[in-house]
Amino acid sequence: MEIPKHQQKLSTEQAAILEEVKKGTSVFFTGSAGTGKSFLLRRIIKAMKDKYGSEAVAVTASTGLAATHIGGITLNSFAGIFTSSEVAKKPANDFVNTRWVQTRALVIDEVSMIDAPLFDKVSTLGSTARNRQEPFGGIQLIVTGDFFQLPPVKHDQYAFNSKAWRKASLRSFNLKQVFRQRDPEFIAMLNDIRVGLLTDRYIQILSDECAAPVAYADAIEPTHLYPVNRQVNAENDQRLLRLELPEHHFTAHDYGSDEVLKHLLCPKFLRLRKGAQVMRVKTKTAELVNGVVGVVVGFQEDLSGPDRVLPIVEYSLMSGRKIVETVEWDKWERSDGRSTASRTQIPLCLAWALSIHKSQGQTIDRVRVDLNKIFAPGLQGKCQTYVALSRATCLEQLEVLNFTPQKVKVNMDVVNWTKTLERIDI
Ligand SMILES: Nc1ncnc2c1ncn2[C@@H]1O[C@H](COP(=O)(O)OP(=O)(O)OP(=O)(O)O)[C@@H](O)[C@H]1O
Repeated sequence: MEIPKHQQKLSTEQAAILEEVKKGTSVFFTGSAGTGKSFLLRRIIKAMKDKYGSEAVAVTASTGLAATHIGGITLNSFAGIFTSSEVAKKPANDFVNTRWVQTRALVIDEVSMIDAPLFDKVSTLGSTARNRQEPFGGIQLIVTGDFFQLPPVKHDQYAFNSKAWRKASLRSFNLKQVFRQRDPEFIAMLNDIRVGLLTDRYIQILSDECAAPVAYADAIEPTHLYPVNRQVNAENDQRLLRLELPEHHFTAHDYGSDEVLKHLLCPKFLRLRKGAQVMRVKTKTAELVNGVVGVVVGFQEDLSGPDRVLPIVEYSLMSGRKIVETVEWDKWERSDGRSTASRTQIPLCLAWALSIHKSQGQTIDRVRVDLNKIFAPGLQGKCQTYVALSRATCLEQLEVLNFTPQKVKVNMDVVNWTKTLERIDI
């Protein structure tokens, strides 16, 4: 039986970082995919809230999706930056200002996607609001992410190149122990691909051994990871239509601005049929976590609900255990500092396919990665191969399509900066 996540122990290196944070040190901790950055971050957030009180701990991430994984908001929203062109030097309104003053610890997750101008801008706003010269107005910073994963959306101006980063003197830690994968050969291959190293053996694994479809005994197919959203939507729509069974529609009850809600993985309109492959998009219990994949096995009458039925889903956990759940309506609340918005919806999305972008941060049990369009215009192609491959837990559960050695690329800015990074390896 799988140990529930909240009962799993921190490793020695994770525990050492937690202790440092508890002392009040500003830290940056990194590590390759699956080293437990998010796992540790959740424990740090809890410890910080116990220490300072919930109101004094600002939990933020670079993107709305990353923020939903840790129950936070985007860094922009926290800082009160509402348009990309905004050059404000002081907080937008009293609410944002008060929040800056109340905050004692600021958590920033998935920092690789934050660009240097934004990092500087937020720091300046913090200094102004708190009337202190130090970066971010002297707040304790807890920053995490992996710069070898997705870069800033707009351009390659990484946060580590910002003035605020240099001045903040973050104590840097590098997590080494990988938890997501167990096979030492797979771990070594991922660690090398992360920094752009490709051997003949890796090429053989990715182009030959992983070219075969993943074998499985139950009804849960590998989730297909694509670089382009259009590919994802097309596959999910086609697969749903192929199920020649009645369709049920679930329309979200939204309150507030669409802009605030657009990052939720949970769709505004959800179409389901019996047999649909779905992903739970909100954690409910230690086992029914955000990201667990299952199949709709039926619908239960619910005369009191707006759609008069509720989906019944059978999930297959990594331990091999199956859980059947009648999925009930759930609610998300989001605030961008100016307004609050909420969505009430069935916490599921179709999951035959997912974008590589949305898969960042997830562990996916069975994966089929299609690298065909990773360099499509507008995509941050260089690190997509690493992000996609590192979602898998083992080579046996990974199928790779369209691999060529040219698909492994790395940003030299990150390689060079990493060499200069003074960090404590525990
Ligand atoms: N100390 C631990 N004990 C047991 N399992 C752990 C531990 N730390 C992390 N894990 C597990 O390892 C997996 C990967 O962890 P997590 O998602 O936190 O890694 P990550 O570094 O944030 O990865 P990514 O960079 O891909 O987002 C998760 O299933 C998590 O529960």
